[in-house]
Amino acid sequence: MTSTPTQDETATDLLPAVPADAPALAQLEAVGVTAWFGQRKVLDRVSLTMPAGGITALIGPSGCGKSTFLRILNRMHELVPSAALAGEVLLDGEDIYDPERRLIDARRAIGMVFQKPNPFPAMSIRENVLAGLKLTGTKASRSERDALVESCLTRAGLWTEVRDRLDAPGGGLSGGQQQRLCIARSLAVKPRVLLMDEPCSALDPTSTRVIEETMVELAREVTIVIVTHNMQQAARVSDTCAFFLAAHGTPGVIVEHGRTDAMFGSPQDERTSDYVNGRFG
Ligand SMILES: Nc1ncnc2c1ncn2[C@@H]1O[C@H](COP(=O)(O)OP(=O)(O)OP(=O)(O)O)[C@@H](O)[C@H]1O
Repeated sequence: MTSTPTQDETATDLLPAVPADAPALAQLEAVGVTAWFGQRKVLDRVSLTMPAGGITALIGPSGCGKSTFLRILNRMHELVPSAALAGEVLLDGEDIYDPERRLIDARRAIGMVFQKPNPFPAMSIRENVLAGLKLTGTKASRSERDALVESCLTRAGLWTEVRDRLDAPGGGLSGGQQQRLCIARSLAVKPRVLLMDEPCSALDPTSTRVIEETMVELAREVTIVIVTHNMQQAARVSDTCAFFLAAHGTPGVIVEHGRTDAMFGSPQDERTSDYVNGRFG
């Protein structure tokens, strides 16, 4: 006798499996983060907990410091020569800026997907997924690499579209596919957190929706922090939200943060209400 799966069983079966060796979900916490470019302070004592296995959206008008804050979360801020920083960023309680810790460990644990899809255009789709392994010096056999390529492309929602052309150049994919390839590349080094800086702003609505679905599925295995200007996107995908503001040339601060449904449904601060309802920004 065959049994008909329930709707829930069917939905779960359709989701790509979380790999058995996936690292445990991690919480990211910024504590009193202040940032400067030269003499100019652009963030002032920003503290925020980004819960494990959740999607946190950073919202706010242009120039309030969202991207700077995101780049601080994986030590990219320090790549700018004039940049300085105070405060702590804790990954499961350990400061990623601790001088004892290696920069590469922070970048591997906390991956980044950028606004503009940036696959290596001449490299094949397969090589793009595996590129991070080379950078981090990770050794893997041919069969392990094949399994990793399939697993990462599946979890990034791209496998069925590219399985027959893994040796074609990554640059030949559509913009939305390239962005999912970049997500697959980030996943290959088994990050614990994925930072996404306006990952859909260069994409059409259909590709945007696919990336959003991918994000929601990935949150089962990796903590996600996303910068977005799209309030509907923040409301659709995120569990928690932080509203940044830099009023009249002052450094950026978090005006309000909390559960996304509360931030959109019953914001405590009038400025949050004005922003999420499109009255400025
Ligand atoms: N490399 C840099 N050198 C000097 N100043 C910078 C640099 N990057 C950003 N800034 C300044 O820091 C402030 C915060 O910029 P940031 O890009 O973090 O804001 P944002 O909220 O992400 O803006 P947007 O939504 O437009 O991307 C801005 O005043 C910006 O001009």
